[in-house]
Amino acid sequence: MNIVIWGAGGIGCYYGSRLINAGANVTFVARGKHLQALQAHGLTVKHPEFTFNGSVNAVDEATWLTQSSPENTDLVILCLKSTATGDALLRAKRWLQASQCYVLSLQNGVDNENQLCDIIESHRVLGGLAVRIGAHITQPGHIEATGIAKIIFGAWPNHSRQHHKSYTGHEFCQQLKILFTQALIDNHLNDNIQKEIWKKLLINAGVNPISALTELDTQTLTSDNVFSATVYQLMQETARAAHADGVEISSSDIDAMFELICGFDAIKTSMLVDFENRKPLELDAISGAVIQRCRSLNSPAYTTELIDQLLKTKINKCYG
Ligand SMILES: NC(=O)C1=CN([C@@H]2O[C@H](COP(=O)(O)OP(=O)(O)OC[C@H]3O[C@@H](n4cnc5c(N)ncnc54)[C@H](OP(=O)(O)O)[C@@H]3O)[C@@H](O)[C@H]2O)C=CC1
Ligand SMILES: CC(C)(CO)C(=O)C(=O)O
Repeated sequence: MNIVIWGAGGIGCYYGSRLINAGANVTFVARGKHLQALQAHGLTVKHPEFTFNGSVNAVDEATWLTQSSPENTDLVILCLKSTATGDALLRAKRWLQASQCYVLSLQNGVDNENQLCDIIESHRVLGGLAVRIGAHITQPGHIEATGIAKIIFGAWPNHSRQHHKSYTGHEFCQQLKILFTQALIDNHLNDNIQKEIWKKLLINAGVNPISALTELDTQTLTSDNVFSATVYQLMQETARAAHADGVEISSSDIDAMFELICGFDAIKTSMLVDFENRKPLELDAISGAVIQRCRSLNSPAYTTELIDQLLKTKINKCYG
């Protein structure tokens, strides 16, 4: 299978290297010093149960979009930060429309797949999640990853044919499941991926902004009475927001996700890592998605709005 990893950072390089080991032909789209290192010295990935060290095919985005043939690509895996999705899709629109490839997002946030559906046929859009993984670039060309590193994925609901499954997407997902399994990627093909993505947002909206604000890891947050009650409230607001997308999250779903995050190891969230690295935070994709939808339902998400505002104030103070 010919696969493009679009945004070869922590997530993209970890899963991309696993796919190379299973025989896939992988192209990494990267930039800056990391791209230079990939081209000059190859990719090194370290995970407690997996190591990769070898040369890889790495290009910049302009080279990918101008010099590769859209017809020869089977799958693009979108691993950019959600903050980058909108502009990136505009740059790649012509290439994506000339291709018949499937596009799988492994990003956090609930709007990436909808943005993809604005550009390509929805049956080519696959929803996905990188779960129980922490993966980061430690130096150009080097990735460190931890966790079970599971992928949950599935065909995106095809709203234009509401009562039919998008069969081509489903068939491709079956092939992908075989490849993920060969690549020793723990995976789950899910029939209701939109709900799974919302359930992950419960966790991300529950802990990411408050961890970036307090600079505390997930375990410290959830073992503090006040912070954990706030996390639970943020999750309840996220479940309310899901209703605006026609996704129903029950109180037992909320409790299950809350228990899950309470049982996590002490994880430094990706938003805290981005804050420390002075990178753009996925705040609009995470808290913003909740705030907007709750406002549209005339039921404001006051706690999410407060944490979002406090964090934006902190960023302005720290970085101007
Ligand atoms: N990291 C993790 O452990 C987890 C991450 N996720 C989610 O997965 C997604 C990816 O996260 P992560 O891997 O951490 O992100 P990274 O920032 O590590 O990776 C994205 C990479 O894409 C590069 N990039 C951005 N724009 C372009 C471009 N135009 N052309 C080429 N390369 C580009 C970035 O370069 P540059 O650095 O120069 O911007 C960066 O190297 C996010 O939505 C995140 O929330 C989910 C679960 C866990
Ligand atoms: C690891 C986890 C679940 C913590 O919120 C995450 O997705 C992130 O850091 O973005």
